[in-house]
Amino acid sequence: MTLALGCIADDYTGASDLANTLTKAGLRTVQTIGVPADDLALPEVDAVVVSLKSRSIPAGEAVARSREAAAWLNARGAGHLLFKVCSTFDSTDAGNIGPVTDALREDAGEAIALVTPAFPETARTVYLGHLFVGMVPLAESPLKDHPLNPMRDSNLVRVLARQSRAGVGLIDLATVAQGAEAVGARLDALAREGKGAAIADAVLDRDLAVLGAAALTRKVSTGASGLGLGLARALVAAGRVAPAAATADLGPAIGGPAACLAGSCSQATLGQIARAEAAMPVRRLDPARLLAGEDEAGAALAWALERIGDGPVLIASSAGPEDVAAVQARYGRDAAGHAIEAAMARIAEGLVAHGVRRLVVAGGETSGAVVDRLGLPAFRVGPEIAAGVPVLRTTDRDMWLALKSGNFGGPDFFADALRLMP
Ligand SMILES: Nc1ncnc2c1ncn2[C@@H]1O[C@H](COP(=O)(O)OP(=O)(O)OP(=O)(O)O)[C@@H](O)[C@H]1O
Ligand SMILES: O=C(O)[C@@H](O)C(=O)CO
Repeated sequence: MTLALGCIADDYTGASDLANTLTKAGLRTVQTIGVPADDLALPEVDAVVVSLKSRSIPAGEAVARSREAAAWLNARGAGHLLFKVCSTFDSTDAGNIGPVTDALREDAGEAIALVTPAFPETARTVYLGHLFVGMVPLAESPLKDHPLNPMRDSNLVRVLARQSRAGVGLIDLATVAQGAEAVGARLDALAREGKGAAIADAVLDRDLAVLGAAALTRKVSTGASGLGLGLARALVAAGRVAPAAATADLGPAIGGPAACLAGSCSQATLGQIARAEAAMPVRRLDPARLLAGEDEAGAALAWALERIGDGPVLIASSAGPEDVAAVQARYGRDAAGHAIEAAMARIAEGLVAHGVRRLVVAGGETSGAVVDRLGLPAFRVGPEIAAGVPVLRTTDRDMWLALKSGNFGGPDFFADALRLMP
């Protein structure tokens, strides 16, 4: 297999978002969980998205895992490496977007990497280096209250500079409007100034096509699905990939019981859980009881098992910013997050042991914990449920999954997802 594009995603929902975008753009794509074992049978594809759970781990570990993924992708001839980060640039001053970008760029022998989280389809745009989420700057969006990495600075040149070894420059929209050559020239100029990364503005899909073409002339870039779209279009335009049908036949219906798990505390997910109450039984996990050592996971699993014979159920730990802050103040941010993720993983394991083969998970870290516990090696990409969220089918067994990024999906996401998982 010779890959046109190798991708390393810093979380599992982000990986399925990117795999969805690449598939829609005509690249035959598979999403793997972690760096694949050498004996993992993969279909013939144009792109592999290696999913890591490296967004919120210490920078040194994120660098090491990303390098391992890069080595695997390079060994399969990847023409370009895309480091997929969140479209809301989720990270802290300790990393990991800067350290991983620096490491992949240096390993590839490149002086500078183009970086943009713009993804206009989901209303993430970058102008003069400032990231907008919908109509508001990042720091005024709900991301300011993210449980693990509150985003309180909208200026990504500053944000990335605080976590990078080399300096960070800007490729402004006026330059992007002049086309890929102008962007390339700006990258060269910034590299001569000693910058190691450049945040690129993008407001419309046509800007992404320009950035994709410019990025493809180098070996490494960093961005969200929007840059993935630009790279995919550039690969097709250059004749390096013959576009495939956007939807492949993923096999027969699976049926049986279905369940949804939500650990994301994003505003979108909170709304979707509220809407799901009308469509299915919903059980709220009590983080305080769980963190106090009570068997909340066991109780929630027993609750679910009593009901899944009658239709789908939803178990959610998700809570609003004030409740999250209270739990974190008492138990610590990471300890609370990990304990809740572990509870979700345990519930998922119990559900699957009792026959659930259709599973929807909301939240990147939560999805990572669940998928790891289930030991799923790779997914093929099915139809799109909502922008950035495809249906996935495991390659090694009959199971449907949807891994939803916290902020993605329409109000009825959970019901929408289950409808596409026959
Ligand atoms: N009630 C709660 N109180 C405190 N922390 C919580 C609570 N519920 C969930 N969490 C934790 O918050 C974190 C949510 O992160 P997760 O990545 O799953 O969602 P997200 O960030 O909204 O999604 P994405 O990364 O896809 O945007 C997890 O670590 C989860 O365990
Ligand atoms: O880019 C995004 O917003 C998503 O794919 C994601 O990574 C959320 O975790």
